[in-house]
Amino acid sequence: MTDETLGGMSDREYPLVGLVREFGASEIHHLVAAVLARTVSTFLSFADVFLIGLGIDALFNGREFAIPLLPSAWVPSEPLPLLAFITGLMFGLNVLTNLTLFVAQYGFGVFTQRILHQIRVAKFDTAQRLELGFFEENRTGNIISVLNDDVNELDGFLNTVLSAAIWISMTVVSAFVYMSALNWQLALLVLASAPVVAGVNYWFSRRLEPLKDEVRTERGALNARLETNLSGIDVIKSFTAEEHERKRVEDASLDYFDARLGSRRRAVQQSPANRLIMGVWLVATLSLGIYWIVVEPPLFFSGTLTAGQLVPFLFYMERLTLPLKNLSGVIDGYKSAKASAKRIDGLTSIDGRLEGDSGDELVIDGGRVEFENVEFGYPGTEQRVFDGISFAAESEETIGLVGSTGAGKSTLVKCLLRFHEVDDGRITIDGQDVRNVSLEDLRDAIGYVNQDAYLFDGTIRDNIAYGASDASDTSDVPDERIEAAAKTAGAHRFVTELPDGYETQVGDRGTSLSGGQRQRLAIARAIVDDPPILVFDEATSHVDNETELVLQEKLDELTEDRTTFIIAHRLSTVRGADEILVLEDGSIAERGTHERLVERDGTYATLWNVQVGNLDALSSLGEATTDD
Ligand SMILES: Nc1ncnc2c1ncn2[C@@H]1O[C@H](COP(=O)(O)OP(=O)(O)OP(=O)(O)O)[C@@H](O)[C@H]1O
Repeated sequence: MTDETLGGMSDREYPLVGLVREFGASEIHHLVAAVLARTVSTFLSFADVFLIGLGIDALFNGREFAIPLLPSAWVPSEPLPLLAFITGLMFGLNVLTNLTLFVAQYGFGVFTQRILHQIRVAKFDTAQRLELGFFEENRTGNIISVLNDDVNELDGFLNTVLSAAIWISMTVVSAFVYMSALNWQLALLVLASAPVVAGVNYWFSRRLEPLKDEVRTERGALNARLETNLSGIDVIKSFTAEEHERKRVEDASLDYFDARLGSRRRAVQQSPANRLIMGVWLVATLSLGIYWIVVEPPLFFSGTLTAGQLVPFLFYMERLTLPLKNLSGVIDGYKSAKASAKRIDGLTSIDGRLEGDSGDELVIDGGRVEFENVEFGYPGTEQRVFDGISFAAESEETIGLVGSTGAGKSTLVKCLLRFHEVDDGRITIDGQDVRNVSLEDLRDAIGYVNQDAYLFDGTIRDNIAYGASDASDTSDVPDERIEAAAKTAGAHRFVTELPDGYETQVGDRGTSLSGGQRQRLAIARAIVDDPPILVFDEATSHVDNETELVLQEKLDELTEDRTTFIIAHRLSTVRGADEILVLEDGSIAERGTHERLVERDGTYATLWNVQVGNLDALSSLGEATTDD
């Protein structure tokens, strides 16, 4: 899967309806109230012209002022009291119309914000439960775009477009009800325009949908480009690549611009087309109506038509053009929201990519880890990282993993953590296949420090306490526990030397700290939970030799009674390991203790000699690692 196809993967036929049904079920009473209020408000807003028409005929043509449900005894017969009565009626209607409008808009607002809040949180939760591979294949900016832009697009739809859609439908229905009450024959004539209007709008809507999908995809790609660039701003500056990056952002922005303009061009054609149709119908009705009043009923029409009927009738027709003008906006908004809903829904419709949370309890009995004939290749790649790798880390043993760049060291521990599922073979902890145990148990049992030593924005204390799986809130973790972990990780001293100590804010991703300081905090975070298995992936690569020596002593103590995997390029880090595995081309090329491997005089011995300064060894290493 590529960035561009992150969205649009929903397997639901109606993703927008699906989302609203899934998340709006508990809020449906707000929607029902809002729809009802909007319906009443729109219907009432049409009554004023009807009253004016009745008033004209009553005052000037001597016809009876009669309204359904209104007792005739209430209606004054004298002109001036009748005028005052009509004015009072219209004022009352106006108040009621605006009151119901307020209820409708407030109801839509509550419904929308509640449903969006639920979608945002639920989809973020879903996204973070997707397997790691998904994040490796999709740019973060694109995923953020789905969780932010696309959710906000729904905001616009639910808040305004949905309300406008109801207003449009009700305007059309109300206009026809009032028009039929005035003259049903003319109303039928107006109704005859419906298939033409529907046909034209269907044509536009079909052409708009793919354009909207494209807009959403391009917006995601643009966001991803912006996010990636700002994350790597130091690299951009160091390579003075600002001009190159400006061009790349410009290209992404141009793609978005083209997509947006293409969809806008189509959308803005729709409104004039609708108005043109209604304009023709209005002129035709006006001509026929005047002929009817002045001469006789034209064509197949019969009966009488008064000016007091024709004027409000034409007024309603004119009002019909207003929703038709807005129809294009509603269809435009609906298509945008549908494109967004597809992308939001697509996050959960990624077959087999959601990490399952079921599984047996993991029972630790010593923490023996065994890889049995493990085969693995990254999805979508030809290359096999492991072709049947087997070894065991006996309980409380320390295993060193070394090998050239790209040999598969990190992948091996990621398979143990089940960031990736193995293709064949199995990995067990104390005899239990990691695929059969609960993910939470598995990951709680393993203290993992990766190469990035990523820290969250917050205090040092919070970052260390983050590793305490038994605490629901970082503030619940006792200070002593945090300090003990920091001491073991060699972090306590530098932390206490900071003006705010453990309360120091580390900045976004820990930017206010050095690489070595970040690594020590990441180690403290991994061990605060006292896990039975430890995995250090280049966890001390940024610490200086002296600090590493100090750290090593503490870590030796720490790793003494737990199974530990240490990945390191600096071989002194794994020197004391019970067994060192040298990975090469997806298999274990050499294994043994440091002393035995040096004695063996193979790849490990060469690497070791190079690191202790024997540059002659470089030539044989070069033969082994230079690309053909
Ligand atoms: N997400 C991924 N998708 C596809 N291939 C990947 C992915 N991650 C790693 N690889 C490939 O898998 C192989 C093993 O990578 P891995 O990161 O495990 O190596 P490593 O031994 O840890 O390297 P290093 O010492 O540089 O960290 C490499 O060829 C790498 O290109």
